[in-house]
Amino acid sequence: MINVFVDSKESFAVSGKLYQQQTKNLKQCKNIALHGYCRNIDKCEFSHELTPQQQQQQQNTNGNNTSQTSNNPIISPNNNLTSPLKKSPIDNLTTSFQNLGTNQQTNHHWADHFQSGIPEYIPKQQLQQLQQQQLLQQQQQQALLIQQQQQQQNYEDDQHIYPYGDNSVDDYEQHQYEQQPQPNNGIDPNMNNQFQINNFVAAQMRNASPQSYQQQFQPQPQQQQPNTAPQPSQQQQQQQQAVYQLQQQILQHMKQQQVLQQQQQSSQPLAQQIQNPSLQNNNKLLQLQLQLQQHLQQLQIAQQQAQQQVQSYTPYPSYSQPVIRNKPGRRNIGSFFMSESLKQDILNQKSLLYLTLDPNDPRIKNIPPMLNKYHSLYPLDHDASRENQGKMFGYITSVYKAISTLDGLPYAIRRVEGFRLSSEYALQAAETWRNIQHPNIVSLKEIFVSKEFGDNSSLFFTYEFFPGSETLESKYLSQSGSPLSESVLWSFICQITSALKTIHSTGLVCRVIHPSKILLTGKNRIRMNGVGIFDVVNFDTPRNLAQYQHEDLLLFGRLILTLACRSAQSTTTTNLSKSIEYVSNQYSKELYNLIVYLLTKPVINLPNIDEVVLMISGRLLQENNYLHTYTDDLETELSKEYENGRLFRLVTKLGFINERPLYDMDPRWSETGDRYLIKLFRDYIFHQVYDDGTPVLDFYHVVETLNKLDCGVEEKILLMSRDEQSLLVVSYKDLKKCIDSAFSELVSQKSHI
Ligand SMILES: Nc1ncnc2c1ncn2[C@@H]1O[C@H](COP(=O)(O)OP(=O)(O)OP(=O)(O)O)[C@@H](O)[C@H]1O
Repeated sequence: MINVFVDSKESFAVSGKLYQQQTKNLKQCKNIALHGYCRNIDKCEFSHELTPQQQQQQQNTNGNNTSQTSNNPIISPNNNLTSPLKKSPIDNLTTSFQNLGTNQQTNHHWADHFQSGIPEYIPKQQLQQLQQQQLLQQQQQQALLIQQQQQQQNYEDDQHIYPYGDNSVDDYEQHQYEQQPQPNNGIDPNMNNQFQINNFVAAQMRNASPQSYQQQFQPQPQQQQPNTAPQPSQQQQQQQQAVYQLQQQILQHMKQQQVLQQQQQSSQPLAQQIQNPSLQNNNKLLQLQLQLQQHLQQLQIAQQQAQQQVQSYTPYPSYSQPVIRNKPGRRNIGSFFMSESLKQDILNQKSLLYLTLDPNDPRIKNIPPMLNKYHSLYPLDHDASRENQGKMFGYITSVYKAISTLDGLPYAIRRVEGFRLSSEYALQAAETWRNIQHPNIVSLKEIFVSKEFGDNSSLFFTYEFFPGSETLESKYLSQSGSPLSESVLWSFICQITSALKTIHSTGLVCRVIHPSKILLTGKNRIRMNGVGIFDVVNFDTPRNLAQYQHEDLLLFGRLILTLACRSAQSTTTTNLSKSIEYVSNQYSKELYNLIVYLLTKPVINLPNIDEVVLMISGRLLQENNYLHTYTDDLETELSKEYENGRLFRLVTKLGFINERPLYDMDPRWSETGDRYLIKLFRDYIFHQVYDDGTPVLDFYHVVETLNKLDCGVEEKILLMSRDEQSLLVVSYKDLKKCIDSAFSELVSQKSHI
């Protein structure tokens, strides 16, 4: 056998034998170079010595083995080394393999061709866990990146808001940022992890101290939302709950973080910091932040879906006018129906009328299923926390919508907690209120005592219910906005004056002239709420009627001032003069005079409501005009719907007659005799087509035809059968007769069973 030398060109030029003689012990066997050993070592005439480089290489790859083989230049295959594939115990259930760079076996030559590492057998379950871990890590890194970008953005924005050195947290934060170069994407590769986490947490603290953070994320009282807002679904409520809990946890961790950071020495070496509790707390905080973000996203999606559901609901068809080929000069389809805004108001109110609590709502456990003769109690207080429940009457009160078992109508029930009824007469004190019916007073229906809430001392007042109403306080004082226009203020004044005139004339006192007890039940329409409660709870207190009625006027004056200034603080002793000055600058002299009259301490006679009526008589006339105009508008809207109702009845009659499968044992009853005419007429109204075969969707044609039918006019029309074989000329008058007689037949239908 002739070995081929890879490193000698001349060797090809000479014969094998000569070459063997000349190079014996000089040239290295190519098997050594290629494989590291030679099988024919006994017979092979070439050198099996390793060059110094090969020895070094062998040493590097074989590690300790080299020492054993260094004396023996011939390296034989290591039979003890088996494939790593065989090394792992075979698990029948598992089939997955994966390259793991860290576990690569690099100490045997034959395996060197596995460039990317040796495929390692990994049990399936372990692999799944590993993949999950990797995925989680990736997600966390991404979230951290986003957080850091946001933090960076916030930081840059905040530079304008928070000047350097404003407070200690800012100082610390600023200092940190100054030390480090500002990264483009919010992540500085030079920053160590601890520093980035510190930045993140510090930015969180700067943007929101634990207190402000709490305020920011505490479930907001829904006070600012009108009742028309869609109610959260059960899923949304659970999400909100989860978000709230996470926020609480984050808050706790932030507080811990603050304490830990204070304890931590700034000169602490990094190695110690890695182990320190502050870092661990940071990691936990980050995890919580991530969870919170996810929950908030889910919540947002759920809210958007709910919003879409509410928006997409409409009982009327909403097709666009251009699709319908209306003849010119005809009424627009919208003009047949009530105005969109009025329709929407009514819809909102209807949807709130029978609102009930979800069985999974946490509030439900505090509410009895039945209260006296009322069921389906639904809390109306926007802030259910006890500390925020109203104490205007000297007791904690809460309001519920409930349905009466007697008439099935909804009512508003106010519970007065902790009041012990000392005398039956106390209830009679409010009896007069039940007889007062006034458009600006929420009428009191009944008063009762009940133990259904689990206490012995609750008193309940039932009132008329106004769906979608809100208090003047939540509308105008809980949120900022432009000042109320003078016309709106005068409208309110006229309405309250009218209510007070009725109340005082009946020998009663209102005492609830307060923004939180005046309900806005429609467009600028107000009603005094909670009347009669003071009469019962203060029954024992001796009362001077004239004095109390004068107090009503004082409260009235304060209310106007509060609304004019749009501030609940405008009537405090310190602000009063400034507020009046503001009114004199912003509003008319007339309004200023009225407020001053109501708030001024009387010198001789106590002012009374009749004088107020005289003072504002001009405005009362204006209000009267406005009300008449509004009534006219409503009547117009009503007449449209009356027309629609009339036509609806006619269409219903046609529906009863046409396509009736069986009448009087005759399956063709609705297809024969006079009924055939009605069927063709139905086609004439609804199923006409244009020349191109497209359907005629002319609403006006339907209305016009039905109106002529309802009147039974003499006008004749041409009816055609569907197969176009028969043509019939018939008058509306005859058609009307046919319909009436067919319907009478149905009405007089006898039972066949
Ligand atoms: N008769 C009613 N019809 C419809 N909603 C009502 C009625 N009475 C009260 N409400 C609603 O119940 C909610 C709570 O009424 P409440 O009089 O307790 O007002 P409040 O602002 O909570 O005052 P307080 O601070 O005294 O509790 C209000 O938002 C109001 O819209």
